Amino acid sequence: MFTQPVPTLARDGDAIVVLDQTRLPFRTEQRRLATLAAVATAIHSMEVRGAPLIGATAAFGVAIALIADGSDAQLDIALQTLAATRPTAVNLHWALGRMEARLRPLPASARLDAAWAEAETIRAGDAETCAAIGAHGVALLEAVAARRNGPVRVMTHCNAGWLATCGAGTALAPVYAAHARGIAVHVWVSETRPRNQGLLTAWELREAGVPHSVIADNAAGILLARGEVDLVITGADRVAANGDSANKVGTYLKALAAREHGVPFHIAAPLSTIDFACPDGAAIPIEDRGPAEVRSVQGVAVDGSVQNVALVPDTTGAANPAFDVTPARLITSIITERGASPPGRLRDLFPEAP
Ligand SMILES: CSC[C@@H](O)[C@@H](O)C(=O)COP(=O)(O)O
Repeated sequence: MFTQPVPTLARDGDAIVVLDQTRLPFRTEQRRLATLAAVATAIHSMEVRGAPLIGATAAFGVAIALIADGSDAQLDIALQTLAATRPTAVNLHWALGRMEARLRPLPASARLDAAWAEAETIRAGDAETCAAIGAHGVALLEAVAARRNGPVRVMTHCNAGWLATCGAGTALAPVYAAHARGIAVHVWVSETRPRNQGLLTAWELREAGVPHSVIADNAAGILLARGEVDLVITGADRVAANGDSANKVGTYLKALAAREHGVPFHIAAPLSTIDFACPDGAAIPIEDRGPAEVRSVQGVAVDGSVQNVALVPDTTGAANPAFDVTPARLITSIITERGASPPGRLRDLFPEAP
């Protein structure tokens, strides 16, 4: 099983310790979160980010909230507060739904212990899920390695690596599995403006010794056109019943260019990201994070401090849809913990899912 170099989420007594991802890749700083408000703020501000990690962290947030008391009113406050933090990643609602189903039938006095236990089950389960996605997805890279000399050239977008989960990641799990098997891999990492989560991916890959190149988001098309990409793998934040998949904004453009140039485009996502109640991509809520993130960029100044630098005056108009939807017709397969499936056949893999 993949061991995270720094745990993204761990219990620490009556609190949790998380990696502050707003400081990465410049600083590796952990934060201790001991109140419901602190957990909710960490998710909303993206100190904790990535769909599976958001879900597991929210589950622990419910437990922390119940330290005060295990009443119905307190449980309702916890569920409502956490559900309001981010709209697109359905893992958040999946995890909160699991917590409510486990806790609501219990007497108030029994809820706290059960909440810690259920949150830990969700955290550990996510690590196992990532491992299974890696084990299934690595076959795609092995197939490429068998037919060409040189490294398998994977393109990804945003960060769907270990930082986004409690395990090896989703889109990067097959990459790590291939690397562990001695398959040469090179990853094209798009920077993913405005929040630059691609730089988190580059940081992860560098730490793991996986060769990679950061590219400007706009460079993906020329690399696909030149035949320099064997396959694209991204994560997802919500997959609709028909296979339409919401992921970080910019994913859709890669899928379009991949289709134009005959390059397979795969989504790696666990059941906790699949929303069978959502018929298609048009029903997926898309987070709008406001203009400030587009008007600035974060980096390290010459004095070594991490700083936000304005790119335009704060009166310049800007728009910031944080996700887009890739239609199922552009997706070659969705790699899940139960194997890879054409996007329209997901139900066959999870017949029991609600
Ligand atoms: C494994 S999470 C899905 C990712 O591919 C990606 O969209 C993502 O990291 C989520 O975005 P974020 O806004 O950083 O929480």
